[in-house]
Amino acid sequence: MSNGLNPEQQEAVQTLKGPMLVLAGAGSGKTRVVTFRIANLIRHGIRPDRILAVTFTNKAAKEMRERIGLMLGPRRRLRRGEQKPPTPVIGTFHSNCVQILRRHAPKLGYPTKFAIYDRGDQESTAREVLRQLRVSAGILKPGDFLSHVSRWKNAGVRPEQAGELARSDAEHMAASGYRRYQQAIKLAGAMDFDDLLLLTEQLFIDYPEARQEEAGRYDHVLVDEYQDTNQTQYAIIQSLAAGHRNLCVVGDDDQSIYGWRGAEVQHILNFRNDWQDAKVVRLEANYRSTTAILTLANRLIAFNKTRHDKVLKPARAGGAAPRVLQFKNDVEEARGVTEEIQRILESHKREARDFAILFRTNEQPRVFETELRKAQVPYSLVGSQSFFDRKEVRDLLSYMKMIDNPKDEVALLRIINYPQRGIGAKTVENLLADAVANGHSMWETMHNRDFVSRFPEPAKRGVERLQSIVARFKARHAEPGATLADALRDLVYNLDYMGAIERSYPTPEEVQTRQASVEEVINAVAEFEGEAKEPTLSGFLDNVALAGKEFGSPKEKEQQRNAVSLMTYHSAKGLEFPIVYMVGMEEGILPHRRSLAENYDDVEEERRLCYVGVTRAQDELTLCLPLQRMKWGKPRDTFASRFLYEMTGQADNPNRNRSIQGARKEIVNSQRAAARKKAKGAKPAPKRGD
Ligand SMILES: Nc1ncnc2c1ncn2[C@@H]1O[C@H](COP(=O)(O)OP(=O)(O)OP(=O)(O)O)[C@@H](O)[C@H]1O
Ligand SMILES: [Mg+2]
Repeated sequence: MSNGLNPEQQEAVQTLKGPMLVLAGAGSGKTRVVTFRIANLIRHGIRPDRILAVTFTNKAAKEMRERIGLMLGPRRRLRRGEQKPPTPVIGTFHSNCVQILRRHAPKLGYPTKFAIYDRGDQESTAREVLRQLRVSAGILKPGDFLSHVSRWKNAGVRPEQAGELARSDAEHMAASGYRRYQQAIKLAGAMDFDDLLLLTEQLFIDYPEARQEEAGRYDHVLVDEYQDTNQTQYAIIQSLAAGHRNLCVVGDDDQSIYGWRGAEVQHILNFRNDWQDAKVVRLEANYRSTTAILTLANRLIAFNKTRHDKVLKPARAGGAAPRVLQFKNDVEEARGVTEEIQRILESHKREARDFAILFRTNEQPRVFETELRKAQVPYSLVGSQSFFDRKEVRDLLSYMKMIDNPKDEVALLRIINYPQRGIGAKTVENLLADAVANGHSMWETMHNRDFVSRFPEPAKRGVERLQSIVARFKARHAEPGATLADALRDLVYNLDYMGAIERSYPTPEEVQTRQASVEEVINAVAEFEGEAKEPTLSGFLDNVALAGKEFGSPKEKEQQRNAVSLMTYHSAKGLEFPIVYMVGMEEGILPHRRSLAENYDDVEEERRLCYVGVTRAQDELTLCLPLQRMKWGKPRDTFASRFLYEMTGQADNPNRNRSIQGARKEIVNSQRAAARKKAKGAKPAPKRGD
């Protein structure tokens, strides 16, 4: 073994041409192969910017970029006027599609500066569409409506076809809403996340010359987490790689966890059919986890019937036996885990960043947040939208969005009268009605002097005021030497936004926190400008939209650098942590109740999720089971997850189905027995409620 690669990895890294598949289990170094291979290609003279790598998250992309940077040696400081040296293009499917669509959007009837709608924007649009159709939230919630739409989009179902496929009343309603929704966002010059992929696919089908142009940018394409590509992503990759055929994909069929979103594990299993001369590399050694942890992982995944048989062989011997801890209820679970982390932190043997608490549903982290905050343990809730949920952040982004793309009605409506400028609800209604009647955007309508002159005086002044604020932002931004952050700072000043905050909130503390958020937005812009190749307003907004849940202010990012990670199994994919807690190991949570209601395949996907969780752990793994959980304000008994029995080798336990209470004791007893046998003198774990 040289330079930290085993012979199979070496082979994959040193293959410089042709199609290749690396199919291997968790922690076997697949991502490492992708990273090393990119560095190796560059060392062999391939121009960095002719290499495209697709990762599953922005975080993974960032890590890969940093790793490659380190491997290729320190960057020289640029001389004045010197261009940044080319770097490989590393990003998610979505960020790649944005780049492509920015170059070709007009072909598809969208403005070059199309907006990207995040979840909040989508929900506003959905609410409006459902309101127009007079569908109450009792019949179809905006969130459920969007799920239907997303499912149709991912299955390639167009609005006109959706009606035929609809079965229930709610689906019929969603189908008619789908068409309006699509019209509304297109009119707003916006795309949602699904559109980014679908429109790229469509572009490639309808415009072969655009496809050629885009494919011609690269000589090498590499894809990580290939098992989770859906039909559209698959088609995009085929288009980009068909010419040069230098396509390297890596993945693990046992970690396919996006079936619910249309991912098809068949793409990885059939890779050889599409690329017949593909080299296939298998990696078997797991470098991440201890033997004890891998034993659990191997036992668990063997219960899945539809899979390719493979076993992870530990490269790291021994390790502490994973524990199963039971707690009286979910609050005690959060408290127990927090106390244990706090104790370990106080011993200075580990740092906060060494810990991850993994969960299945978005309701679970709330109690953990409360406990961690109380204990003053730094944590970061990965995937939470906390930064965006703040009103101030959304407001300022809306200003930037409507300046960038004046058609973006969701953004315009949000700030049209905030801070207050005399544009009341009636005026907004008139503007909207006229815009719809004349097929104009609202912003265009606001520039129709005849129309606006009929408004009452305060409204007229308000409209003019907003126009001049936008004009001043643009002028300021266009000044030589002025940064985007400068323009934004001026905007905040011209809006008297800080004053508006003072007038809106009663306590000084609240005013202060909210004003601090404003500063954080400006800081985020400044940080972006320092890092980006092309620090434009559109670029910043793309970055925000794509980073989505991962986006934070510089201050938050700093805090998160050394914090306990709280995250779902879905967002933990590809990551690793020395100490992992999997919490809420109960039926209905993992496996999730939705998967139990439907069919068998879904339980297999839940098992893969559990497998992803187990294989994140490097040194220590703890599985937690609260014996009760609050539901609708009442404590309810839980049932231990079937996966607990499977992992601990008790799947055939006769008590398991007869008495859940007995089964629980089994787990506790077997764990106690193991603890007694080991009796290593380590402090006993907090055990409550047994
Ligand atoms: N040959 C090797 N020698 C030493 N350590 C290695 C080797 N290969 C990989 N590792 C380490 O093992 C860990 C897992 O590697 P990596 O994340 O690339 O695995 P993976 O197959 O991508 O996992 P996952 O399926 O979870 O995405 C990392 O810490 C990596 O640095
Ligand atoms: Mg990986």
